[in-house]
Amino acid sequence: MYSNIPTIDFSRFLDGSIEDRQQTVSEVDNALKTIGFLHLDNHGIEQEKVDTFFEWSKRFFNLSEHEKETLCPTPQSFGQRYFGVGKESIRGQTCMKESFDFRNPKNNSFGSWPDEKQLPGFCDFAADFYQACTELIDKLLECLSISLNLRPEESLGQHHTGSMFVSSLIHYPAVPAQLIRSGKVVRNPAHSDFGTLTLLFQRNVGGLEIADMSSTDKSSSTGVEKSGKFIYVGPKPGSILVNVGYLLMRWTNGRWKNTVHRVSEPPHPVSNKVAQETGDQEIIPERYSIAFFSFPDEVTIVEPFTSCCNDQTPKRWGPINAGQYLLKKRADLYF
Ligand SMILES: O=C(O)CCC(=O)C(=O)O
Ligand SMILES: [Fe+2]
Repeated sequence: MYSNIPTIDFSRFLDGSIEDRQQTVSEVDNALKTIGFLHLDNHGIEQEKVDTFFEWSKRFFNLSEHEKETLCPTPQSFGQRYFGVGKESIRGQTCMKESFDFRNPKNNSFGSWPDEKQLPGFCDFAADFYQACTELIDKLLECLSISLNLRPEESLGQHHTGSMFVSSLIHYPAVPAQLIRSGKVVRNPAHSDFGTLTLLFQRNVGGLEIADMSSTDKSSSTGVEKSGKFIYVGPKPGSILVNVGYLLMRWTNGRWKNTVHRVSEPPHPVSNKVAQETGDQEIIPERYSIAFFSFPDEVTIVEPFTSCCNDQTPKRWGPINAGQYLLKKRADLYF
């Protein structure tokens, strides 16, 4: 089943009239209320930049294992890091992916980058891409703050200087379809994101699926994975997929959905070149994606906005410290 995720033309917020802006604000609100995901068109990040960064990503993952393994976690608990294929195991399933999480490349205290001799220009390009995503997040937060009727001192932008933003280059190697179908391995297991907003860039090969949260009474990733229906969200050229993280759901007192999603088999696994080399089995081709996770600054206390609480929807959560929450989630996921 294919998704019906709304597409928002964001140029109407960036450059439109007051009416256009207001209309966009309400379309965004609607999408986040009903699905928690939207496709963003005309967002201001040139397609050429995205394509070039995907090329960099390919070159990065083509480095030797040894070279990549040296980009291991720094002693800092929120530093940048490389994760090799099969290094994560979630709910008993091995994750067939490798990823490189990086923080603001302009700040060199966050961790290592590949040697400039190996990938000259990679760090500079990553900085450029990171900056473009940061600017887009700022605009989206402005749009969301209008939608929530926030007072200037409460506005989401006030809590997002970018100090905790992380981008992740992700590579899913080609894998025999049978391995995924048997449940022995998984590309990216059912989960929901934990920050504010995620920007997701998909390329060519699909496989992303989002849960239809109305198909189950469960809300945990495990529960939804067992009993929910998942809907395929193919790559949409030129669009960025935007979704709501846990902290934003909590800030909005549940108004915006923190929807469970996963990466599984695309609808048309192909018996491609790799299949000819490995025998005749069905192979799921390799897949690349890039995520940009926005998080509130470490000291932020996240508590439902009063504009999201009323007699019918009383406050559902107390205050939570964003920095502590994120560290705990990272620890649960990776160690
Ligand atoms: O690779 C993808 O398309 C999804 C990645 C994702 O959901 C995540 O890293 O949180
Ligand atoms: Fe995710």
